[in-house]
Amino acid sequence: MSTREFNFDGLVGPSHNYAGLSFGNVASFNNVKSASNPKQAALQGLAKMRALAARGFAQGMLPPQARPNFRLLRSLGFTGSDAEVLARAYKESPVLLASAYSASSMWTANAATVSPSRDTADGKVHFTPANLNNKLHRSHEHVQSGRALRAIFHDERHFAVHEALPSTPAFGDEGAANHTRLCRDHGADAVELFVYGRVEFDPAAPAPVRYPARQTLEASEAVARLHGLQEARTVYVQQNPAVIDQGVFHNDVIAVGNANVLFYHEQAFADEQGTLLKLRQALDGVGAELAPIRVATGQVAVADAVQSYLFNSQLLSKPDGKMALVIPRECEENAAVAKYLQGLVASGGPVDELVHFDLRQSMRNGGGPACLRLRVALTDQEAAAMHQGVIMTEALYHTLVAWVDRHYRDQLAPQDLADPALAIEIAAALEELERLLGLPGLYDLG
Ligand SMILES: N=C(N)NCCC[C@H](NC(=O)CCC(=O)O)C(=O)O
Repeated sequence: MSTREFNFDGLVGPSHNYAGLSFGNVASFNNVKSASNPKQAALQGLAKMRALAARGFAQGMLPPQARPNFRLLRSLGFTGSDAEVLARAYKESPVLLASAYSASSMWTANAATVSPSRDTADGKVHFTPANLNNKLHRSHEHVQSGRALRAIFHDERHFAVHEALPSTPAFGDEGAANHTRLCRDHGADAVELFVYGRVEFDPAAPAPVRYPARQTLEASEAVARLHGLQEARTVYVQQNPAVIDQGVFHNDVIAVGNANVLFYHEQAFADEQGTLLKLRQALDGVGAELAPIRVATGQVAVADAVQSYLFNSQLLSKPDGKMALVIPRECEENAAVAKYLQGLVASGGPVDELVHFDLRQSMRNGGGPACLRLRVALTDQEAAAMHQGVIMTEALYHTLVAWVDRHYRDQLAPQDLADPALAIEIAAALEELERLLGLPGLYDLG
């Protein structure tokens, strides 16, 4: 039985906008209150999904969430008709309105942590939706993320979708953005690597001082327990607090792994040598050998990595055994990064191809190629058991492009969030999307 890694990209929702909601995420802060183009954002994301599917990579999509979240607004004391709720929220607290309107669920690397069936005690694929409790605008995603995952991975013989961890600082969980699976190949025994930013119950543990560490060790350990992972095949390491303070708000902004390759910046981890040693030992236990690709500060400075999103790339295994690196355009525009990448593909190492995409709309909110996708390794049997309507095909691509063209605006400025027509347009779009994807009841629109 073969196993393939599916990448489930988030379809960008119709309310994509720049609200500067993510303190510690440099791009989000820099682009605050500029006008966005939701239509272009969705089409850029779809173009990536289509191109990778056409290349033969297993590609799925996760639908956007219903926005604005009226339940959130009403729970914060905004009352009356929907139009009144929007008007009052805009007048009294535009930031709360933007939080209820955020399309941030597009970054599906933060939707959940996923452990393939090969790794888990009960032989099921386990998902834990991330509580994302560090940011208000993301803290309400997990309800619909869980609902969507349960709709797609509905067969309980194969899949287990947990509740998110308790939404309290001790269990700050950002999902797969801080999680990597290392192995010989996707179907083989593997080591799951969890990278945390701080430790709640150890005041002596290092922590960043300027920007928040979103992921805790306690959350990572809880996810590993829920998934029934083996201790010897689970590695926890700390992210370097100094890089969090330079804008590396998730580990996937400074490192990415695939199969036995770990592509990382020398400053990524609090203890680089300790991290490599732990990984080597654990991988030895599953008959695999770590192949690190280390990028030195002299080659690419942390600031260039943050600006270009070099490490927020997707490393994809090709049938010939080599790997392609899926990068955003910004990598080609940054001189140091472009030079590094030329050397990387010429080096004779595992990466022999660069595939670049224009993802500027998402990038301006700090979301690159790897943020936009959730990896789910599935056996053929599991792949057949999931809902098939979200697998990217040429037909689905064209259906979704036409749907985006029908429903999305090509400009959204901060004041547009107060327009009651926008909420009505989005509700109509999502009602149609449920039908197009064959997922009735996907949204709790009541
Ligand atoms: N690295 C990964 N895996 N994901 C990137 C998430 C970007 C997201 N940006 C935002 O939420 C900005 C929204 C705004 O400001 O409007 C975040 O900071 O959580």
